[in-house]
Amino acid sequence: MKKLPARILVVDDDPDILTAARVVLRQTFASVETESNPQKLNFLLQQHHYDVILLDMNYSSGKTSGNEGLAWLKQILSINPDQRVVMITAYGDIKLAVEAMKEGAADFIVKPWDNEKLEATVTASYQHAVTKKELGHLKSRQSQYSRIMQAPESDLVGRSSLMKAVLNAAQKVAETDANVLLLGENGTGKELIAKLIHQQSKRKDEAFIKVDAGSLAHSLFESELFGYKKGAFTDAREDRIGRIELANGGTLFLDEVGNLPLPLQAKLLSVLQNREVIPLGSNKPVAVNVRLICATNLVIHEAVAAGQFREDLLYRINTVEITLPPLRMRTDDIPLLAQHFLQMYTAKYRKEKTLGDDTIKYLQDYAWPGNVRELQHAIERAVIMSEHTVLKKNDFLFASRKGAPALTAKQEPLSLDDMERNAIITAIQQYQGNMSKVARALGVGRTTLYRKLTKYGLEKDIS
Ligand SMILES: Nc1ncnc2c1ncn2[C@@H]1O[C@H](COP(=O)(O)OP(=O)(O)OP(=O)(O)O)[C@@H](O)[C@H]1O
Repeated sequence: MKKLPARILVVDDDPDILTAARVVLRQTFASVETESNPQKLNFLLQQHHYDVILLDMNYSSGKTSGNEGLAWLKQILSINPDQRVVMITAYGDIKLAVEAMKEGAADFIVKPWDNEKLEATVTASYQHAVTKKELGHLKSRQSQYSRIMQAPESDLVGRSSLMKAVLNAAQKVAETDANVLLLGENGTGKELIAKLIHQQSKRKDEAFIKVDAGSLAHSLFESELFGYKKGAFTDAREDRIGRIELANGGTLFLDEVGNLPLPLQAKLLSVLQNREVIPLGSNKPVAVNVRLICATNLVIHEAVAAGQFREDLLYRINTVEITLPPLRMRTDDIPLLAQHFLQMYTAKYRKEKTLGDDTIKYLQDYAWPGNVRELQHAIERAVIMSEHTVLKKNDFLFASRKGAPALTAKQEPLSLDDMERNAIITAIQQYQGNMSKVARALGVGRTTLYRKLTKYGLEKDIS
């Protein structure tokens, strides 16, 4: 078995304990050092970084008050407040162990120990230290990102009255801790608004953690969200912290919440009600304090009426609802957005390009079923592919797609085949031609989907 890359220090004045600990821990950890004299702790901590320190509570023989152990613990934590320290305590000293935990010890182990328990306790402490370090990196990346987001309002473009109303609502709700539900079609900017709310909230220096309920396999969802304990299932080789816990103190952004299967909706509801998570394979609840922002492209109230989404969960997550309008309803934002993306991609690809007035007008006339994301991709593609300096109508993919007119739903009266064809067209537009997503949404395999595309003469429309 590969050893964990951890450096462990064991401090105890009993040489037999040191030998026993060394033998057991060396099977799991790359480096195990022992020290019988706690007076040397100061020196050792200045020289090295230890992932976990095992510290005996009693030193001068005969004394069992544990005070020496507590004093050494305080000293260690004054040198490094993040140091993981596991106390070694004698049988019957549980009260003392609890006192040590209150002082900041990570855990304790009772002498005489069970070898497996010793290994598991130190491993858990080590994993916790690693996760905390990762979270630290994440937070620092996050705050760098926040700084970029704070920079000139460059990232979020929109001056239409509809977008102003959205920004106004986002700003107001950001100051509170209310749960927010963002509604709107794909690509309308829900994630961008979620980040903006986090960015402007008092949690801005904490983590913003995204979970995509739409793309995560259902079997993985629970372990990702709630975390797990080593051994909770076959692949759980070590403890892992879940995303809800990772977002502790910050914001959890749950995208495509409408796609959560009902059993997971019940679990999420219980997390929100109790403000705690129970990792898989554990029975110890962990208290969490997260601000929840959810998003969905479903008409969620219809999903509730159809019994696909729990009403009680909806009332927990939608303290404030903000609806992002589709791009076709705010065409006055299109020139700004188009220029914004043009600037972004001409800089990225080092090309000189401009947009003619008639081209902008042309972009405003298109319905943009994929909303801002589709506009962004269209501009990127035009910047890369166009041979002209001034981008023209025919530099835009949708304009040259022979399929555009064909991808129109038939109007009533409808035959069963018409309805099936319309359902396929709606899904293709909703998922912007991503055939895997289209097939999943329609509940058919890709082969069946392609057969139906041929049947309805739609295959030529898919690029
Ligand atoms: N107002 C805006 N200004 C600038 N860029 C925007 C704006 N709205 C959306 N975008 C860009 O469009 C793309 C899609 O936005 P975003 O991911 O926030 O949409 P979404 O509604 O969350 O989409 P989905 O429902 O598919 O997850 C992103 O690249 C985003 O940066």
